Amino acid sequence: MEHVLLVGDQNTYLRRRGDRVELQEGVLDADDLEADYGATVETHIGEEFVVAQPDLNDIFDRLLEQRTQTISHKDAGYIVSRTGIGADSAVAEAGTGSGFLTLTLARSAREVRSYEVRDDHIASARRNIEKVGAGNVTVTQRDVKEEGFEADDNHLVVLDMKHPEDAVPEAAASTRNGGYVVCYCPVFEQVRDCADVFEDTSLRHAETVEVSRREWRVFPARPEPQTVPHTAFLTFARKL
Ligand SMILES: C[S@@+](CC[C@H](N)C(=O)[O-])C[C@H]1O[C@@H](n2cnc3c(N)ncnc32)[C@H](O)[C@@H]1O
Repeated sequence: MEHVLLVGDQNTYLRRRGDRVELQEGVLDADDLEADYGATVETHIGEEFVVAQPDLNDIFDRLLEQRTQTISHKDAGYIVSRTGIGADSAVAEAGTGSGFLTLTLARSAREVRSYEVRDDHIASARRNIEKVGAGNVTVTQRDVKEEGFEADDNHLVVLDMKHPEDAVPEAAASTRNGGYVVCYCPVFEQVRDCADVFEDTSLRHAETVEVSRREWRVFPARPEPQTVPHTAFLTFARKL
């Protein structure tokens, strides 16, 4: 299902190609929604929109279901860059949640094996994955604390779930030598709990970071006051 971004002066919309759409600024015909990227189209009352190609973030923000807390761009981006995963990497994660991290990882890795305990979250994440058309993702229902991860060749295993420390031994067993386990910990006590468990496994603590992001207004130059101060601590451990 292909979508286009309609960028106007006031509003931006994500709509399916070939549909007739009624916007706040008037009606666009199905032909308008077939226009090439970069074209300008006009609603029946003369409001102009540029037809643009949507990226993954446009789809995240405007099309996907968010049933759970989802990982922020700053944290997902750091996980990808810090662990150096690439087109030859297999990665695993628990839990799937809404599939936001899943889809970010799917853009960077060869294969994403995602595990989730709740069937309503699985159904929602699968709808999201289908909408994006990510063909390199599998979502499996499983409590990873009990059943672990299936493979032992992952370059990266991410734990974004309640009590990640309980799944650290299973994550360690599923990671290949030189690979990473990352625990997403909203509170610092969880970092300590995870680091305690690293000691009993083949994982070595690499770093714990809090990624901060401050947005700035350009005219006049000043930081935006509503910048989110804290999401989580990211604890990286390496299998050595
Ligand atoms: C905060 S959400 C993950 C959000 C996800 N990273 C995203 O960006 O959309 C946490 C998920 O972990 C799942 N979960 C909790 N314990 C689990 C377990 N033992 N095994 C698998 N999934 C689990 C929950 O059901 C929930 O969907």
